[in-house]
Amino acid sequence: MSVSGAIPVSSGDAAPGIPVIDVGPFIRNEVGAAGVVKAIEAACRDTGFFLVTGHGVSPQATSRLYSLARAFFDEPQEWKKTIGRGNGVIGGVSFSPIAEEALAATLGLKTPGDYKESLNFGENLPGDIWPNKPDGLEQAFRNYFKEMEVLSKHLRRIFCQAIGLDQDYFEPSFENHLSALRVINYPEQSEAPLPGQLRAGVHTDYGFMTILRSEASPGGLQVRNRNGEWLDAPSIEGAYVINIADAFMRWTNDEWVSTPHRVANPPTDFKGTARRQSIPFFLNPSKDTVIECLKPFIKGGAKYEPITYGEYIDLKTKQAFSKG
Ligand SMILES: O=C(O)CCC(=O)C(=O)O
Ligand SMILES: [Fe+2]
Repeated sequence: MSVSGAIPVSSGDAAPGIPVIDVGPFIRNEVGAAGVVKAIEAACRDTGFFLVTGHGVSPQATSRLYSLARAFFDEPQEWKKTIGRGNGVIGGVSFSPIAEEALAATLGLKTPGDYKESLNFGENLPGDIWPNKPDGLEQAFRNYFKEMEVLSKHLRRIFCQAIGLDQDYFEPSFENHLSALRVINYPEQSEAPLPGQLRAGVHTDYGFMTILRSEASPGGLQVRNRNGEWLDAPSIEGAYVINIADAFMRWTNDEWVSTPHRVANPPTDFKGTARRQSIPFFLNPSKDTVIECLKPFIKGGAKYEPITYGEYIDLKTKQAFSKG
């Protein structure tokens, strides 16, 4: 609910620069919609991170995915590892075991693998056949994916209004979008992590934007601001954390920022449960989408050549693996 005309923002206690924004007035086309657009534009130019409430995402779809994924992670490792990287089933699933991925490698840093495991799905991405347990897992992924498509469309429209583009400017780019939905389990750390090992190493996200359902726990998401300080991202029940990713930063001629972030380990002296589960939805355009400086950002000249999203991802992957 917003007070008419007021900018629906509260800065939150934990992190100046990561505002909490009620997008309800924009979605319902009410008084206050312009304030939502202004607040989001300011956050995207500042840290590239903000939280949204009033988003309309079904709490049932979220909690169902959360609990079925948790039941999957509770199964034995040997069985989980049989759910492979994929045999090319479009819309299949893939499991990534603990320490398989080191996100900091994408910034050219050498670290041990991240202390996490994950389950991954995309409607247009290849995976493996779905396991037969827990019952309803595939449907829960598909339902939540749909919820994310709806919210991301509202957010794209907010971006268009902020930038001065037609409200459906980006829609053709999302017809066969390569978005990925991931549930991550950060287990208890009963043994100390290796030197340099984090729950998730420092990185930026590659695509357009990320919508994250996070869980408050010791050892959570941290965001590096322009001064190089690490801010704890606030975790608010029912709110989603949104961040701008690299391809969109390039689209805006670097005016909107894709900011480095990481997931910290729980403090070593922490007693009690520090297990954490998060659900990022990585919104990516289709492979053939051309990323070319948007007109309103050209002013003094475009910094980058046009490139398709497919080529851009190949380039990023090469850069990440040639530095390390
Ligand atoms: O789990 C989180 O809070 C964030 C994870 C993340 O940044 C990522 O997987 O790209
Ligand atoms: Fe990330």
